Amino acid sequence: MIRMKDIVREGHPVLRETAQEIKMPPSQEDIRILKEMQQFLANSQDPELSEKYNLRAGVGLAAPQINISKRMIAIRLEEEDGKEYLYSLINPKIISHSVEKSYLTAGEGCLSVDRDVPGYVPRHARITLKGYDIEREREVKLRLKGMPAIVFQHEMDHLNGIMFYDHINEDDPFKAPEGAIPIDR
Ligand SMILES: CC(C)(C)[C@H](NC(=O)Nc1cc(F)cc(F)c1)C(=O)N(CC(=O)NO)CC1CCCC1
Ligand SMILES: [Zn+2]
Repeated sequence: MIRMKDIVREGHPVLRETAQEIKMPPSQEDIRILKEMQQFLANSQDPELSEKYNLRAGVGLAAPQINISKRMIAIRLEEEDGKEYLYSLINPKIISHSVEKSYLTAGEGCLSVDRDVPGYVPRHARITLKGYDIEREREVKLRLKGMPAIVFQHEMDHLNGIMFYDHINEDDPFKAPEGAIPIDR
């Protein structure tokens, strides 16, 4: 089972690497790892298990965060309207995105960052992404906006060695990008 101690923290070089594409079909080992990442998110959102193992409630995890420099991400997010986003993707790729930006008004954090970094993180407001989903055993094509779009972009950044605070405006962290859509979560 993945514990917090298995999650590498900022400063570890793997978080600044570009993760490797996985040759398809994925190996049983890669599938096992990605399932374990998804299970970590489930455990971290379970009141008992998160308490027992002291897990931060995670909604997304990228393989480099467990020191595996491969292009795999797990997402587990339930929206207020009850819509669930449960995806375990191999070689995810953003194939198009809006010009418009959006950002979380509360800012972002990261399972690999043990400190608060205040400021707005501008991201694409809408994205279309594709990837091989091991939950559905097929390639999926997702059109996302709002909080789900933010989570997927945060995880995709980890595959390219980008941390959320790389996007924060240094001169004025709380300067909203022109015409950007604020998202309150
Ligand atoms: C860093 C942490 C605070 C644990 C963050 N959790 C989170 O945002 N939980 C959450 C979000 C909701 F919208 C509603 C709710 F009930 C709980 C998270 O998992 N990540 C994932 C991560 O670090 N991946 O590498 C950071 C988020 C910041 C924006 C997107 C993902
Ligand atoms: Zn993160």
